[in-house]
Amino acid sequence: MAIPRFSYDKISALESAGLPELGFEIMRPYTQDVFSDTTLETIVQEAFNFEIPLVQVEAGIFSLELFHGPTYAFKDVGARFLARCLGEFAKSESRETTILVATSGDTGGAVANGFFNVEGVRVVILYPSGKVSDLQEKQLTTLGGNITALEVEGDFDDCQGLVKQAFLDAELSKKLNLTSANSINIARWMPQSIYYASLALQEKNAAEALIAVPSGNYGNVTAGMLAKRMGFPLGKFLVCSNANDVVPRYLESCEYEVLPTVATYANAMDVSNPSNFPRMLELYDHSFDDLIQEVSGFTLHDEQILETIEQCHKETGYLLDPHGAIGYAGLKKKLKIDQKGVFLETAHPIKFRPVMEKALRDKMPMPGFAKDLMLKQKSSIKMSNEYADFKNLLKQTS
Ligand SMILES: Cc1ncc(COP(=O)(O)O)c(C=O)c1O
Ligand SMILES: N[C@@H](CCOP(=O)(O)O)C(=O)O
Repeated sequence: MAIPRFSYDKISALESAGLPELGFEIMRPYTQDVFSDTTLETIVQEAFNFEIPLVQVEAGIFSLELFHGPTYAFKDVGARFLARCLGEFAKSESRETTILVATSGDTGGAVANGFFNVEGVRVVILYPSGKVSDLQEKQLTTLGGNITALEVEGDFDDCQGLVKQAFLDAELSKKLNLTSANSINIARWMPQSIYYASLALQEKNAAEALIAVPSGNYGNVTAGMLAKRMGFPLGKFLVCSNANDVVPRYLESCEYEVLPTVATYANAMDVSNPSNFPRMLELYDHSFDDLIQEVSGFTLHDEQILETIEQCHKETGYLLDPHGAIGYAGLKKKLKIDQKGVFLETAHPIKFRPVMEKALRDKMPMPGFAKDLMLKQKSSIKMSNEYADFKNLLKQTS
């Protein structure tokens, strides 16, 4: 289907819409063949029941705070929408659905939370052992019930590779009713365009602003590109990466060279071959020239992540998480005089407490929710990064 385009009048009429109403209008063109308006209304009311405020950090720089959902990261938006869609489908399915999801930190927690106890759905989360934060790990591994966590000897790209291979495996697909909760599933990815629409409505000059998006698997920024294609007035995108900077390098050179994944302080962005790179090219009709008119790149390494967190906190009082810090630093470097900038603050800093304490050279108090979570018992199954092991485990546990 073609991307629906909202008129200026339609967008103006949404000016005072809350997140659920905005979600309804944006998702309706894509879902109207499968859900009645009443069903979609219930889904968006339940899914988008938290705020996404735009907060001023300093003169000309704003933070779109995406961490006010139940798992304290932006992944709640898509995961909660998808969970309710699949919950609807499961009502008329005779077979159990198995969701496979690879995570570098935040998708897994959001999906576990969104799908916990959803009837007819089993979730299998693959995460790289030792490469997610303690709090992220607890979010993935402590629910039990219909959620299973596989702790993989490898990196996120290994996890994502295993999941993709399973989808191509005819025997497994026949045996298990497989689906994905990563951004390759458009019902997980598309709702992420809602907060970009919300940004366009909250900030009058969003069309001229530079929008800095901390990026790893590139679902986030491509959802922004989708919102822009739907007609929402949004400025140019700055894709902000840690040392795993395959896309910023591509934007400089037109060469896509995948290098081994490097572990960084912004661990959720430790992705060396992002799933959404082809989607990004497709959204610009595979024209490199068109792409670089609208999108530029920025890379920040670990030491500068720490410096940015410390400096921003000292100068403005605002606490950046290690991912948001890369977006903020990108704006500081790339904003033109008098240009506004918005960075996406993609997770709550407490999810990365050891990094924050290193940066701030001080203890960070733990909010109650984090204390409670850290007391819970982890339960995971250790696994190699070999496909045969993964397949066996899936068959055994189904
Ligand atoms: C906190 C945080 N920031 C940024 C990203 C990168 O987002 P994306 O993978 O959509 O590019 C992630 C990964 O989901 C994340 O968890
Ligand atoms: N950074 C992500 C990686 C998976 O991205 P997705 O958008 O494809 O789910 C994470 O936190 O797991």
